[in-house]
Amino acid sequence: MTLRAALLQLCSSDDPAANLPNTIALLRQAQADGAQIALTPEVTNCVSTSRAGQNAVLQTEEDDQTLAAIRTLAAELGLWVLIGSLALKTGDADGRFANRCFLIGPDGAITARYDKIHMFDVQVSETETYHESAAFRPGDRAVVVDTPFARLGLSICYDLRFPMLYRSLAQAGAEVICVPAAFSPVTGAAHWLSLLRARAIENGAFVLAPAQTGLHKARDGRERRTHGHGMVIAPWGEVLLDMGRDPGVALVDLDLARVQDARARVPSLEHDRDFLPPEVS
Ligand SMILES: O=C(O)CNC(=O)[C@H](CS)NC(=O)CCC(=O)C(=O)O
Repeated sequence: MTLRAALLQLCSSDDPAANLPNTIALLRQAQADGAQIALTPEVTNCVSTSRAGQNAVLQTEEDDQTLAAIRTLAAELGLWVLIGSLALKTGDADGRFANRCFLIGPDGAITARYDKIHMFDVQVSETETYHESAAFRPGDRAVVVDTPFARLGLSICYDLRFPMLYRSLAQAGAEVICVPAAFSPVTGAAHWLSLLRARAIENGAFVLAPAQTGLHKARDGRERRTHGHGMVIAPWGEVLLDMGRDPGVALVDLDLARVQDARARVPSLEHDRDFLPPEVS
């Protein structure tokens, strides 16, 4: 079975209302080009540089206009849409947001939700520090979801560095793994492609990784850059798509039989064994 998937590469600002028309236009283009599913990057609605900026514009899941508009559009187009993530208010006492991925069915229904588990609290360089857990509360539940074409495994961005999450998705039957991202330029150049290929190869799964790209200007005048290079990797490790640095939409045809082929050639998923923790000697 062949699946035609579209990746959206975005340069989202910190104003969800300003970002939405472009996202809608690219989703329409994806469907016009024959896509059955379209995937958007992490924080599709808002790439922000400050919690104050987020507080001013973010909504709860119930009130979020990006989610409502994409659900309506998915139903109109009969298109599956993976919203890589939305930054959403939660009503938690500490005021932290959720970094939440949604799979929207072709009837507009929310088919699955996933909250990013691993928070990017990292000093990337002398001048570049991220403290995601100050603004976002982590999730604690891995998610796979069945569609008519494949079982999907959900993850977000920094999760990519935790191979045991992907092992659990693959062992739960995931054949296509989604890694929507807003990778930093420094770590993107050094690690992004290698980590994506490793996750595909070690699990014999397609990896679909739509990305934020470019220079994101915030209303407070601050800026943030992301790596771009939305990617699709085949289960044997080949790069099927690299979107480079420009925003836009790209399509790829996935031959889903390649999952079984890769896993038959190297059945490492069947060779997992329980073992004791390391003995220090
Ligand atoms: O803050 C937001 O608006 C949404 N969250 C993100 O963009 C997060 C935290 S700053 N980015 C990453 O996880 C990049 C991971 C990365 O670059 C790596 O693993 O090297």
